[in-house]
Amino acid sequence: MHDWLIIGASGHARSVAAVIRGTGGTVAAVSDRDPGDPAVLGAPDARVFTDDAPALDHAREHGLAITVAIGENAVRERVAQVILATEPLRALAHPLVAATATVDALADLGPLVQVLEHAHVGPGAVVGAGTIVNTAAVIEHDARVGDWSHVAPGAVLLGAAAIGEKVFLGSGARVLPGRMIGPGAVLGAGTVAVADLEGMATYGGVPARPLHARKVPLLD
Ligand SMILES: CC(=O)SCCNC(=O)CCNC(=O)[C@H](O)C(C)(C)COP(=O)(O)OP(=O)(O)OC[C@H]1O[C@@H](n2cnc3c(N)ncnc32)[C@H](O)[C@@H]1OP(=O)(O)O
Repeated sequence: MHDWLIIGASGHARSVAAVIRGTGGTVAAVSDRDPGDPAVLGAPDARVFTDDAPALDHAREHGLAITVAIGENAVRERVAQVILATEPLRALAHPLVAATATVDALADLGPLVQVLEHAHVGPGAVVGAGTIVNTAAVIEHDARVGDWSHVAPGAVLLGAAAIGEKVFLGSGARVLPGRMIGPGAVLGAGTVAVADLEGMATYGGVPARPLHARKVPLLD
């Protein structure tokens, strides 16, 4: 249980704030260029910042745990690198684990990881820095998730599957056991990866095939 600074105040921040409240913690501060009313985060008394630098100073002064609630992988990484590069801040970059999530004692979560409600991370799984394991997502035993990825609600990495850094696994997507997905890949909602897939491309369907998607995945 901690008092937290949330960086970002969009829809994902609402889920993150709910996770914090569910653990008995408090949202003590929020930082966003357009923060809105912190009451929508269930935290009407939170200190509000419109610039991350003073917000991070505030976190350091008050010993607040820090989490970055930005869904877009590349943007989340950019913001978070400042935290991880500064030793006193890095110490505050705790993983955030929902009260209803299960994270096995033999799993390894990097700094700034978020594991949302009803998600599961199994034994031997490794989840890299800043990754979002969203609501009811499953990272099975011995699976590996690269830094700054996003495993969307209900997506599943089966046993010993692996995804590279900044991968987006859309809602309900599945990666079959032992399969590997390259960095920067986007798997659309409901996609099933039955074979290894190269990075920096968008896939959809069952089995997964490249899509002619408008959005080009961004690695940085
Ligand atoms: C808490 C939260 O809400 S977290 C948010 C979680 N969000 C998600 O899971 C959303 C995942 N996003 C998707 O599935 C998107 O459709 C993407 C990223 C795969 C593609 O998005 P866009 O680049 O906008 O592609 P667009 O909608 O133009 O579709 C391109 C083509 O791919 C097809 N397509 C789009 N999504 C999928 C999909 N999931 N599976 C199969 N085909 C798809 C479209 O039908 C279209 O086909 P066409 O060229 O034959 O007409």
